[in-house]
Amino acid sequence: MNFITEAVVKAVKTLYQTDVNPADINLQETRKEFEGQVTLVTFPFTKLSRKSPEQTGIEIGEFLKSEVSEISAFNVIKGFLNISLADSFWLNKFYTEILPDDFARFEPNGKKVMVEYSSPNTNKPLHLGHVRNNLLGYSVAKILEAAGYDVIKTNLVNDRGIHICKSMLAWQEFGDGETPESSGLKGDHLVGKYYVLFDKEYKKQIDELKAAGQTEEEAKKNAPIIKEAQQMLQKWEAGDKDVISLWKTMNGWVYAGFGETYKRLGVEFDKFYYESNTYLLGKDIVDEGLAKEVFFKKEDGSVWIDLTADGLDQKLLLRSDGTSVYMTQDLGTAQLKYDDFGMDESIYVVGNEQDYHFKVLFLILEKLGKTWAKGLYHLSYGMVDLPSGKMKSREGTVVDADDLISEMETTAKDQTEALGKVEGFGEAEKEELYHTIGMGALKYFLLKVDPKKRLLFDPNESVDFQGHTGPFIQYTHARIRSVLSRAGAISPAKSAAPLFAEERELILILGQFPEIIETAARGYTPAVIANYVYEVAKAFNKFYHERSILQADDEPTRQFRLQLSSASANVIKKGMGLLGIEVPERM
Ligand SMILES: NC(=[NH2+])NCCC[C@H](N)C(=O)O
Repeated sequence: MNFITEAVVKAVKTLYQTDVNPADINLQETRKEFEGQVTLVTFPFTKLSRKSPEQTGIEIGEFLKSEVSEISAFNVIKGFLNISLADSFWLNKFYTEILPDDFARFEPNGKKVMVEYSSPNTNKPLHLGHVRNNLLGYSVAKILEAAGYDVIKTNLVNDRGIHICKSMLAWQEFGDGETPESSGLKGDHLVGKYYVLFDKEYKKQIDELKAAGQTEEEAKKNAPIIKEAQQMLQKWEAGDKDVISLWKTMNGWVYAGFGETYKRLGVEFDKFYYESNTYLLGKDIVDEGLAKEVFFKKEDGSVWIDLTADGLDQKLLLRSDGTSVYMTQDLGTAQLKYDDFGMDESIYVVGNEQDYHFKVLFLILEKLGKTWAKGLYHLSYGMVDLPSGKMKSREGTVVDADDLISEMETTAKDQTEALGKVEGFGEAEKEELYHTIGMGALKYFLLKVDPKKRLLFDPNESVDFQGHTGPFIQYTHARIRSVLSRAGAISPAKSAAPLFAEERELILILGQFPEIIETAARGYTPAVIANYVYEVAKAFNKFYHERSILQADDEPTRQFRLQLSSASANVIKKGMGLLGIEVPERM
């Protein structure tokens, strides 16, 4: 609302002979209970006018009304000057900004950003925590792309280490040659099954050793099966052919399984990093840190950094036996990513149990003098739970991602059928619709809140067609499309019809979309988009219930309402797309 700011500057200059800085002029959206669309807070000007806020508001309002043709009326309530903009303003905004195809389309801003998300370990299937992670990461990537960034979506797969050796060993011992084909299990589930079997056997051996008099700690170290797993890891590191071959086979099963889950979730990646390629990288950084005297060596040869002056502690970077730790690998990977892409910003979507890790990681890189370290950001998120009793996973503890997706499809199906929707759909089309609704419900529910919040996910509530949910918004979109499909061609002619309040409100909200994208991109916050799209859906429904579209009084009005409906559908579709949510054409 630049022109209003300018006019206020002029008003203050004329009325009070004072220059004000445009940045100090506070314009807000008018509160729902008052008439008007834009509100000026007049208190700061009472010092200049030496009049009451009421009087000051009236003086400025009168000046604005006579000066600016787009301002049609004003009122002053408790020192707030509420300004009504003329229909010509709203219509002009609608036809020149909102209706054209390039609305809310940003030019490339020349900035590169990497979003790392998912980053699973290859010893078990994805779970509910990964679901939140994937949805957040994918949505943030889409939002940044929409805001003009060049985005690289990456996945850092932890494909090596003791965890996968555990699955491999258990498979060798108990597997009897079982494969995904022979078992009918998805590859990641098959490998996960052996991870669980390993753990079971390990526990058994620990108990036996404890019964024979060893302490818990001793037993954990001495259990034969864990020793075997460690030997296997050493063989892997030495490049043992058989171990590497089994490792490749089993990781291959896992990737096929993950691939299916990613597809059902609707997420994808531009670049995969594998820890088997990056786990040795950090050692260069260790040398660099020692040379720069940012790190120090202890007597036993281990390498550390002292962060006590920063309120943190001492952090190990290289063990005395020369092996590296998680932090060291992440230092090396951060450097590799930067060398590969030279991005301006790099976002790590990782759960809040790693808050400390990332604080330390970023601080170390800064201390090493990496100029790009200031562009690093940890997008941290909290746990998600399901109401107790809902969907116990087969492994007993965490909710499996594949099961959750299936559960969502079933819930969507049950609720849709109960409402008697989906008439005239073929079987395949129905299945697709249930998937779209189920995933829309899940994604919307997880993305509409602050990621830091711990969340209780309720499948039934998430599908509620009347609630603040994905399906409510999807349904609104389908409703608009159905109106439009019955309307025939929409003319491009511009209407000059007087507007109703609901129409003005809808144009106002639609017009905020570009700003909303920018805000969401700046804060890496899908919730901003989610809540905005809900406002659009509500404003459209209000308009739809108050005004007839297809039966409008005259043709220009009918055309205008169709145009407004079409623009609303486009914004909903694009906004939901930024959350990774599809919107059906009909439902
Ligand atoms: N660059 C990173 N540290 N990314 C996160 C890796 C997460 C790790 N694979 C885990 O499951 O805990």
